[in-house]
Amino acid sequence: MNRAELFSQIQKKSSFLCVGLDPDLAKIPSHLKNEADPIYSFCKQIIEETADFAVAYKPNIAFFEALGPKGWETLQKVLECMPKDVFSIADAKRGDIGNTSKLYAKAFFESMDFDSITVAPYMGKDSVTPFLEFDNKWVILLALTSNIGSQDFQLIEDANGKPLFKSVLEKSQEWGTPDNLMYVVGATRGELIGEVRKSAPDHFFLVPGVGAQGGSLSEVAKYGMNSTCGLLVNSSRGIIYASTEKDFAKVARQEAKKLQIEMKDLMDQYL
Ligand SMILES: O=C(O)c1cc(=O)[nH]c(=O)n1[C@@H]1O[C@H](COP(=O)(O)O)[C@@H](O)[C@H]1O
Repeated sequence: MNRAELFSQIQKKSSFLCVGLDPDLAKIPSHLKNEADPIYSFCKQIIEETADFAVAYKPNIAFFEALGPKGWETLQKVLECMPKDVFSIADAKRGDIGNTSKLYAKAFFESMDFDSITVAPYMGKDSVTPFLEFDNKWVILLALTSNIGSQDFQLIEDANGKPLFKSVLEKSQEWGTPDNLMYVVGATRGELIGEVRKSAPDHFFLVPGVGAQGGSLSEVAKYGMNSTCGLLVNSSRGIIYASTEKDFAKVARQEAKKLQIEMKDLMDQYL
């Protein structure tokens, strides 16, 4: 999916919601556990019920890898049951020396047909660029993450007072463009999202951290929205585990709808 198509989906659905698929066998409703593939059944129902309100889905690969070889088959089935007009994100946080990154890219862009993958910038140019060599595929580079540990490295300032996350933003714009590179920016970072926006005015941001981690959607929009929205805001647990009973998918739908309504208001205000 290219940038114009993504923006068109955002306009069509009046939504910039990404539903995070972090399916944990210990947390899914117990009635699903007798099914042949409980995680698939869980994700499929979540996708079916939220598709009216979501423009993207982000399976977190850890939750599938943890299931062993079968988890990869489940991931593939989950990817295939997503509607064709949504943006798919493999949240794999990969990145290694060049020839290894190339194979990670093939795994997620060719063996599986994800639109995008999350990538860690720490190993630099040759670890990131192999992911950028695929048509209509995207790298989503970790810039300023939502977790507490983000301050350990990302906020460290160089001799000129520039924090490391800004160097990541500046340097990586030599490798990719707003048409194949997005950034992860945590919703818990409030005003700092505005700093990231200054360094990357045209790029899309994947913004996790609303819902369970307490980030504010209105602050994200206030500081992060650009003229083509420029935001995909993720909520995982706040949607998929809003109910752990038989009505889980319907309740997930309600939660997704609540976020979409809020997003529509914010788009009306800032777009
Ligand atoms: O890359 C990510 O998606 C990510 C980056 C980040 O800074 N913070 C973050 O929470 N995430 C992911 O986003 C999801 C957030 O889940 P919830 O907190 O349940 O909404 C998880 O899959 C995290 O791995």
